[in-house]
Amino acid sequence: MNSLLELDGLGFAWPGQAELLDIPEFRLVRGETLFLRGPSGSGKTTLLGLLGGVQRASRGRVRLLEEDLGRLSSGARDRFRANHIGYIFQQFNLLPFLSVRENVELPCRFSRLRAAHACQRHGSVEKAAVTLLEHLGLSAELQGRRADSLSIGQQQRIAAARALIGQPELVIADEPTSALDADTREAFLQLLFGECRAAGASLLFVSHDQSLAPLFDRSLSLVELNRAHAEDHCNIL
Ligand SMILES: Nc1ncnc2c1ncn2[C@@H]1O[C@H](COP(=O)(O)OP(=O)(O)OP(=O)(O)O)[C@@H](O)[C@H]1O
Repeated sequence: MNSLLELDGLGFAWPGQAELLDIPEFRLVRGETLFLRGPSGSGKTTLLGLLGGVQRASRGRVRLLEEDLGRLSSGARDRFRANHIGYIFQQFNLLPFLSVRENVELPCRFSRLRAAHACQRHGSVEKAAVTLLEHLGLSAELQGRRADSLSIGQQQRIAAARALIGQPELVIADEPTSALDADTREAFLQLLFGECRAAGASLLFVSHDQSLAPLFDRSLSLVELNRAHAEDHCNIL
């Protein structure tokens, strides 16, 4: 099996707190869409931070694209993350004073590799942003507007385009649909799946909304994956 991401014997505790995560093994295959569910406070966002090397594991190993993140310096981890992971955050984290298109181009300012991929495929970073935004249903008129002048659903699609530009191998989405109604959520996911497929990216999508799970290749429960505090989590299940 062609793994993109591998966790082995991962342990993590926030300073002064009991161990939050104890994950013996986890694999994400290249091109796969995975739904990871878990109740509030179960450690989903913390896990995503570990996968991208924002936090360091207390023990065990996180390997992305066969690189052991724990062995990289913090600067090298930041570069590696910028090159290989696209993020869609719950609150989208768009820069309000930039235009829609400038927001989408941002990752290519932090990653030469992603800028090079965008240029190879589309001729320029700007054309890559325009193409992605068009695929996600954002017209040329909207692309020039300030990001904060758009609706929540539109901002979510901008955040998706920003995560996808320059073809990162992994797209991580942290509850990006919680503000949307059910129909809009599903339409957004279908767009996201299509763009991930076109770019060959794997998608790790985290949410507590279990109704979305059947849309993904695979669905996992963090509570089942995680051996830490198993007795506490059993009460929630
Ligand atoms: N920066 C931090 N410093 C200390 N403790 C933290 C920090 N971030 C999270 N925690 C703790 O880790 C636990 C898990 O939090 P986390 O945000 O990972 O859960 P979650 O499953 O993403 O929750 P939600 O669905 O509500 O976003 C919580 O008890 C929280 O208080």
